[in-house]
Amino acid sequence: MGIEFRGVTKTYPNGTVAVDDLDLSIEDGTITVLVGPSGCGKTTSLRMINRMVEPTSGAVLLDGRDVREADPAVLRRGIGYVIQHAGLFPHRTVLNNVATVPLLSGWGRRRARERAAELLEIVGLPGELGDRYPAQLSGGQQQRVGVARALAADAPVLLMDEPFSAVDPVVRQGLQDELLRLQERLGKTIVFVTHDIDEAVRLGDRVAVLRVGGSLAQYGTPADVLRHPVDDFVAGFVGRDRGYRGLSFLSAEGVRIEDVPTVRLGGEPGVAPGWRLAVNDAGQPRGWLPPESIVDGVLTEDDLVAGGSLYRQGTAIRGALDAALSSPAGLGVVVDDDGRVVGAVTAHQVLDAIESHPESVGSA
Ligand SMILES: Nc1ncnc2c1ncn2[C@@H]1O[C@H](COP(=O)(O)OP(=O)(O)OP(=O)(O)O)[C@@H](O)[C@H]1O
Repeated sequence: MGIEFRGVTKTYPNGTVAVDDLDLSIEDGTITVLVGPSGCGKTTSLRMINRMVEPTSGAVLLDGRDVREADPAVLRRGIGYVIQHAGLFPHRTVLNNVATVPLLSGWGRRRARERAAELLEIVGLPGELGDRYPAQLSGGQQQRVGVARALAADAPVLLMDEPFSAVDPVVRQGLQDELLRLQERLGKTIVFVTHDIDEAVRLGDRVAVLRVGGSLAQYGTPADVLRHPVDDFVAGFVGRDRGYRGLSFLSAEGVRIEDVPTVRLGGEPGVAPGWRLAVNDAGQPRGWLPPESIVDGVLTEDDLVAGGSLYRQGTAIRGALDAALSSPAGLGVVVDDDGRVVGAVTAHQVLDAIESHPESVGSA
């Protein structure tokens, strides 16, 4: 279900222009991220979709129809909404929190609870958490419940307002992965608000950068916005390391993968002048054996130096560069989908490949 902002302006009664003449076309089945500094009108824009805020002028169309034609309560029941801190009802169990919308939509109690249990599983929460109260869950678990609740109505549209900003970076990345995985399966129209450009480029099929005063600075794919910022504001907002971020969208196809000398854990490695990669019986990397190491007996993990990050073949070139730069041997380990060693790349090889596509990386 597509969403369209047509010349939408919102002026609050105190005179603040939160959104200024916004034209934006959000495609059906995609994740569109509204990103920008604090106060640029992201939340206001989002809330005009489900009529929690009414535009001063212009119109918001949902599936081609002006949202003002719909009864607000009915409209909101058909649009999932997730906010920061999950916004759960503290005195209802997790299961009942998720079952709320189906119950409101007239489902029977039993069916609503069954659906809720299924949704907890979909967002990766163990079923036994269903009987707990929100305060008895971690921040990340609460956010997952918030997502499950928003999915409960099976609405085609999901609005998410900074849903992951209250959790630490590691949990946040897990939640982002989970959302992308869910979206592959669900194909909803998701509008996602964040002030974090990394989150925006990670999640968005399209990214809309807003500036304070509520006007649209740029709208495009993440790669577009990183590689070709339209002006100094966008360039400043996406940051000085945007060239590096842009590598997330460049394929590593052109990078030559070299053979890497390996030794097997549990084997007798002998002595060699260069770094060797230790692998287990499945051929997966376990660490590096430094040059000239003398191993007493068979090779164990205690003899090894921990390796850098791994580069999975076929993914973006940024991972290949990370792997090469973080490797103690200066060799980025390339693995296949099963985590088995395919070979190695050096940072030089990766940079050579990048230089043959300078336009893809953008000017620094
Ligand atoms: N109810 C209101 N009355 C008056 N001004 C408001 C109201 N709600 C928001 N504003 C103002 O409108 C502007 C846009 O606010 P909005 O919350 O949409 O921005 P935002 O980009 O989501 O910000 P943040 O990232 O800080 O949440 C801000 O200047 C804000 O102070």
